[in-house]
Amino acid sequence: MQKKVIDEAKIEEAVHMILEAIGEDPEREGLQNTPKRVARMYREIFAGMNSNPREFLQVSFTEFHDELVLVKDIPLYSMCEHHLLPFYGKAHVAYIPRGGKVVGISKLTRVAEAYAMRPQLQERLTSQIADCINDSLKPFGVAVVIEAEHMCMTMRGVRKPGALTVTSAVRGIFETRPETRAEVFSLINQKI
Ligand SMILES: Nc1nc2c(ncn2[C@@H]2O[C@H](COP(=O)(O)OP(=O)(O)OP(=O)(O)O)[C@@H](O)[C@H]2O)c(=O)[nH]1
Ligand SMILES: [Zn+2]
Repeated sequence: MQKKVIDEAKIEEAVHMILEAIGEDPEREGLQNTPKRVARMYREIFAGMNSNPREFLQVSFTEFHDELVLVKDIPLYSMCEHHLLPFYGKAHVAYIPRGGKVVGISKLTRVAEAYAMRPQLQERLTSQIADCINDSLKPFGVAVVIEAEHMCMTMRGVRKPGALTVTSAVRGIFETRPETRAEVFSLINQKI
């Protein structure tokens, strides 16, 4: 995969212009380093631009567990691509391994994070995680649920703090067998 270079100098220039455009003085003491800081911050929060999440799933081990694996309540931060404001919440990632192809559970959270650290839509983020696991591991099924609050609906626009958007993407047996889907959704909702 070709690396996409994050051009910090360009971000600095753009932030300087935004500060001017809102009527601020970018040279005043408190703002002098702001363009640099924002550029560094964007490099950090958009680190997913430079990752290939499929690579995290290359390392699998053979463990004959062909039943549900669910990692739930994974904290997730992303940036809404419409407003470049954060949306954040929890992801729940489940799969049923096939043929003993099992991955380290941390890899599932790495996949979710890599897709989250890009300008995103919650629906696309949810499907990308599901498709990545489905294509790489060819499991019996994958289910991904994300619940998130969007700052663009909280601090501006409709101003509805607390509104949670829930998205799901199911593949394989979770799509074809309602009982299996119901089981995973109930485990996700269950407070342990
Ligand atoms: N489906 C979806 N919509 C999103 C997501 N993040 C933000 N949005 C919505 O994207 C829409 C953009 O709508 P526009 O009318 O172009 O922008 P806007 O005038 O700023 O919209 P308002 O937020 O309603 O003020 C808004 O309804 C947002 O709530 C997301 O992850 N998925
Ligand atoms: Zn938004």
